Amino acid sequence: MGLLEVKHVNKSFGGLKALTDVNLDVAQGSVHAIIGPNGAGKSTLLNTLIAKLAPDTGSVTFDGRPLVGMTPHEINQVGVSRVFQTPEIFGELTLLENVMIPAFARRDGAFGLHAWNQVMREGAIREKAMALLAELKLDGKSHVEARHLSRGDKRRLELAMCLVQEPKLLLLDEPTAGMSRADTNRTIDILKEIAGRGLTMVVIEHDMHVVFSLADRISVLAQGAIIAEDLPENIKGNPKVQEAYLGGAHL
Ligand SMILES: Nc1ncnc2c1ncn2[C@@H]1O[C@H](COP(=O)(O)OP(=O)(O)OP(=O)(O)O)[C@@H](O)[C@H]1O
Repeated sequence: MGLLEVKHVNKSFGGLKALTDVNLDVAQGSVHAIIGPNGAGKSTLLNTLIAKLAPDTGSVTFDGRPLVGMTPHEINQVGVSRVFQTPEIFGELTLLENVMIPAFARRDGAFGLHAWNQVMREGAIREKAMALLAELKLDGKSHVEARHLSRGDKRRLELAMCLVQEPKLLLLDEPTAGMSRADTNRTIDILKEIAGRGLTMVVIEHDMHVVFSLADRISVLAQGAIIAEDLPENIKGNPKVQEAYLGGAHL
């Protein structure tokens, strides 16, 4: 049984069928990429995984628990973290503070601003946050306000904010979107290292260099349906995928 299982999910917006009988089985410890052309339904599928959207029919199960009906906060508490396309960080706070907040929220179940002074006195959480910043090569900037970071650094900060919660599943929505090639390659290396330690990941990504560098398995969505699910080397040569995804061009 997969850590994350999507079974027969359907979702329509008015007359438009955005997802048709979607199935996904994400094995523990794997990196599973979801690819597909614009409008294929990738974001819709991701949103059903984090309960931002309720499927019309079908089920989403994580670690044996149904996710449909949970609040996004509850989903986070059971071990699912996600990195957004647009980094959601606190620009006026330092990097260290940004990483300490989710660590505190994870441990105590919630975070209120009244608890701020308490957060900063938490030695263990501070150490953990610093260790993660070091891992993401951001420790030299731990006392810089997050708004001053480059786009690539902001995305890595957000990754640190997810990882500090020690999730069982990390959802990455175009983790390298808008990055330079050098930044993209640094991010790939970091994600590879994290994946190498056994963290399960679901990655939605347009950049094929990123997909083929990271993924253990790939599911291809086209017009709301999964048209292929296979090892990366088999996806590359799949004529159905080439046809749907790139209009017949080679991946
Ligand atoms: N809230 C919504 N209301 C109506 N239609 C929607 C809504 N969200 C998505 N859609 C439609 O559902 C289809 C799938 O969209 P979705 O954003 O999931 O695709 P995508 O694969 O993520 O595309 P992209 O790669 O461009 O982000 C599209 O036709 C889109 O216009």
